[in-house]
Amino acid sequence: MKIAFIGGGNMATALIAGLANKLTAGANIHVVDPNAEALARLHQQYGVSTASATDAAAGAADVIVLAVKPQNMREVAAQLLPLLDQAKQPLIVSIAAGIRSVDLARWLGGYDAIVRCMPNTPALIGMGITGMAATGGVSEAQRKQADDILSAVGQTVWLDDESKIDAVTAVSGSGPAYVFYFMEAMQQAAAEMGLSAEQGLQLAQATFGGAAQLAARSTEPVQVLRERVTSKGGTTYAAITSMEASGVKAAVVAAIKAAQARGKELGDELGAA
Ligand SMILES: NC(=O)C1=CN([C@@H]2O[C@H](COP(=O)(O)OP(=O)(O)OC[C@H]3O[C@@H](n4cnc5c(N)ncnc54)[C@H](O)[C@@H]3O)[C@@H](O)[C@H]2O)C=CC1
Ligand SMILES: O=C(O)[C@@H]1CCC=N1
Repeated sequence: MKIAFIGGGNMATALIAGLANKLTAGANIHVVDPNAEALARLHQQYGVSTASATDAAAGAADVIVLAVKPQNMREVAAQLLPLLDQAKQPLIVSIAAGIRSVDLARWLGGYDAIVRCMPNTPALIGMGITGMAATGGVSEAQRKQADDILSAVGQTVWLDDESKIDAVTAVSGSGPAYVFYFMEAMQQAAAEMGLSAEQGLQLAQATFGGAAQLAARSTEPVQVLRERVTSKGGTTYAAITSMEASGVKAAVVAAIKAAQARGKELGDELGAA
């Protein structure tokens, strides 16, 4: 399978790292990006071919992954349209937050073999999770191609309704940032209580990793796992009571809904163009 990436930034790098030499040889991956440094790094690390602007090799790939910022998607579609191999009907995979397939299809002259995805950065180490939705023009074989690509870097979740991608974006697309934010807070508290930065980081990392694995391997709800740590009148009880008094859970729910709203807003703003 030949895969082209338009955009070779953070997320494309995470996907290429997971894919190259596993699902397909690095030589079967073509990356387009105006940033020469990013291209040189990707070529050196994974043996991918590169181009500074969208070219015929990109347009004739089996799968074309659009991995530019949402604000650049329209311009990228315009650059791609004359180079798209219409006889071959490549599958377009978009990972841009907010951008709806219907708008992308319009920018691509009515082309509708599009899978809209929302991966996350743990794809870099094969531990990503991606929400996916297909348009009507996607064949079963192409659905499988998209699933194979994203499954190479973690789990996939197919959605029956594309609009749910904004919720996936808010929960797991942006989610790694929430985890890192919480780890920063744990590290800050550790430092303020006299532990070294390294110790704080080690404690936070091992706690997140251990708790996440415990939850993944348990059949019990996470609430029960939390209650099992929380002895009445004990230390965890003091911490959770403090968090509840500060409205931490409500604030997290509101924050995730703000991310979802921003995804919708991006779709409205950029799709209107
Ligand atoms: N970073 C993340 O955690 C996630 C990002 N996304 C989505 O992935 C997309 C890319 O995000 P990042 O990789 O974080 O951004 P980034 O800024 O690291 O990468 C974007 C790349 O696109 C390149 N580019 C700009 N215009 C171009 C053009 N006309 N042709 C080819 N390349 C062009 C830039 O030089 C840059 O290297 C966004 O749409 C974002 O919503 C999706 C899931 C997670
Ligand atoms: O923050 C963003 O807009 C992108 C989408 C999900 C993660 N990063």
